[in-house]
Amino acid sequence: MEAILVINPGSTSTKTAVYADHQLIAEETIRHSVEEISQFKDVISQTDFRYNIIKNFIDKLGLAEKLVAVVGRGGLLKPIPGGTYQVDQALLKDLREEKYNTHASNLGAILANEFAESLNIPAFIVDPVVVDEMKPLSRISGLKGIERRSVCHALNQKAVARKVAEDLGKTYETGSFIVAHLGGGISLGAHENGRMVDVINGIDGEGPYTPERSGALPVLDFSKRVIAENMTVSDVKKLIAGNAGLKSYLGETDIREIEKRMNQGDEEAKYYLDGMCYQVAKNIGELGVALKGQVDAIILTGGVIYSQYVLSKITEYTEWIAPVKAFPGEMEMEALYVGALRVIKGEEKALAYDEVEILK
Ligand SMILES: Nc1ncnc2c1ncn2[C@@H]1O[C@H](COP(=O)(O)OP(=O)(O)O)[C@@H](O)[C@H]1O
Ligand SMILES: CCCC(=O)OP(=O)(O)O
Repeated sequence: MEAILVINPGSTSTKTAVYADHQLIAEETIRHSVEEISQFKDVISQTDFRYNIIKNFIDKLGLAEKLVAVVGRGGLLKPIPGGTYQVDQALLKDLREEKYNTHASNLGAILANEFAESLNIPAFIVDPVVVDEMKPLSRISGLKGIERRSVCHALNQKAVARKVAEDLGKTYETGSFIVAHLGGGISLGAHENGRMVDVINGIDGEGPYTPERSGALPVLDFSKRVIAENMTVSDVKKLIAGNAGLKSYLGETDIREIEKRMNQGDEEAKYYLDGMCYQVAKNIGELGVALKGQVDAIILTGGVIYSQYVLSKITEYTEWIAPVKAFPGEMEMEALYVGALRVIKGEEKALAYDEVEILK
């Protein structure tokens, strides 16, 4: 048996799986509460905590000697084309220094490397959150010197769009889709003929608010607050991606808990959950315009879409644009496995981070 270990650190969860011979052998999702994550001063400090979760999972399975590769979710790197990348020193350096911002996915390559080194096997990442296929017009921000960039759940957005295209008897390369991924972070993509031509960035302060992020804010009021509170860039990052959104309004990032409160008559819980759905829907509308209304399907995915309430709210606002397809959870684990397997089988050569550049 030639097994591959798959590691997927998210803002509110750690997902681990082992695949072999195109089959899922075992999978585990550990969800992290607000209290658990708040113990750590930053993402890098969570390395040992997440390492131990994965180590326990592997030890329980007793399959370590069968592993031939480790693949992790790819984090915030320079803008790069999609594909499978070898985890090398150049890539690890940018992640450890948080050169392109901080997020739990930065730990994907770092943890994959730790396990791979101890087992003397290769480590990879696949379609990281910085896959950038935006067209030139989408990059303009509105202020000279600041450019929009693509940061999204690229791996899952592409995997579910490909699946929905197949279900509709089309191909991803000839279809047109709006994908909204709702996890701890929320990102949206306009996928046209196999390319993410515009993206609502899930971490830098664009788009809807999320369980733990602010999304877009009124710039002037936010600037006043940053100045009044003497915030550093690091403080700003932690506030807008980690301590904002539903967490700031309700002290909670778990949609299941928020729904429970709402069902017990908590009007505030309902108000802010509805607000998030409303903002996601408005952003779907924006991408509908980017695609000039030619949309084969709106795809709603991510952990939050397990909520029938959220799904029906967003559907209510957007189904006039195109049919809405729900894909609760994600296909990230399988997509990571398949990406690593292509390289292990010699069907594809792993890309080197230092050698790639995006076409603008
Ligand atoms: N069954 C469920 N019903 C409603 N919300 C859920 C459910 N399962 C997970 N979620 C929510 O999904 C979000 C996490 O999304 P997910 O994509 O799994 O993780 P992450 O953002 O950590 O990668 C959390 O807000 C969580 O409360
Ligand atoms: C946009 C970056 C990816 C992201 O937000 O992932 P999580 O939902 O796992 O935090």
